[in-house]
Amino acid sequence: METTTAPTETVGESKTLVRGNALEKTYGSRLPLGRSTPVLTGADIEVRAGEIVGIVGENGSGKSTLMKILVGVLDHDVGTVERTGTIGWCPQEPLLYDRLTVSETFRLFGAGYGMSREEIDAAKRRLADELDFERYLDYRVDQLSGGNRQKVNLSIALMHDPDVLMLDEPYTGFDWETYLRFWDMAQDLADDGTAVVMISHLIEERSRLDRVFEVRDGLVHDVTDEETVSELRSDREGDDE
Ligand SMILES: Nc1ncnc2c1ncn2[C@@H]1O[C@H](COP(=O)(O)OP(=O)(O)OP(=O)(O)O)[C@@H](O)[C@H]1O
Repeated sequence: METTTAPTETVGESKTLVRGNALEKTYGSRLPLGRSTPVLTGADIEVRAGEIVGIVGENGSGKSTLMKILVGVLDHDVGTVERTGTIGWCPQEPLLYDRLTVSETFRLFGAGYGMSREEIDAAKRRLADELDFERYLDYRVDQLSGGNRQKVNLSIALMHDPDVLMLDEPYTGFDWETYLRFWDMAQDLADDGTAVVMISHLIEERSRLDRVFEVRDGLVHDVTDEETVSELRSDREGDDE
């Protein structure tokens, strides 16, 4: 396993910010009696500044595993990961502390990011306004609804203006207005040069994504030029007959 933070090269106009090469991951591979699950068997992916990248694939195909490896919260067995700049990660299940209020949550994570008190307060005000949760700032996390908890989860990934945003189904539980606002934010960030990587199950989102990768059979396939992933899947099923 190898990970570097060395700057990677520029591809065309856009700089590559994250690259995973020949990534392999088997869960339970180090347990003598455990059932091992090979998930990635040689996956390659690169993410460039200013693009919105979708990661799609069937349930259990390895999307979250790939994202965790790219973020750096999960070790891979084989391959390399190169990262440039800061990363914000919004995990599928909110990783928040139930007993902290929303404001305390911002302070805790902001301190972890090395932000000043003023920067934390400014980020909190901006995100609470954009995602519409100002009235819950003094609520404890365990008193929030699922949708509001997810808004805080997303905000923690965004608050330090990272160069790369890794989002694992970030809008679960969002109402329609918030969902649309989320997409406006993602587009604005990409326009400003942030790389946005998003695990998505929604075919309707296809038009919002600059590139689409499908995790399938342990590999990452660039399906950007396919009309929809469902079309791709029905083609494959046709091939199998
Ligand atoms: N901590 C773990 N220990 C053992 N196996 C795991 C672990 N995490 C995930 N797996 C297995 O790895 C495979 C891929 O899981 P992963 O969560 O990456 O899939 P996914 O594509 O994100 O799925 P979904 O669309 O359902 O969120 C699954 O078979 C899963 O059961």
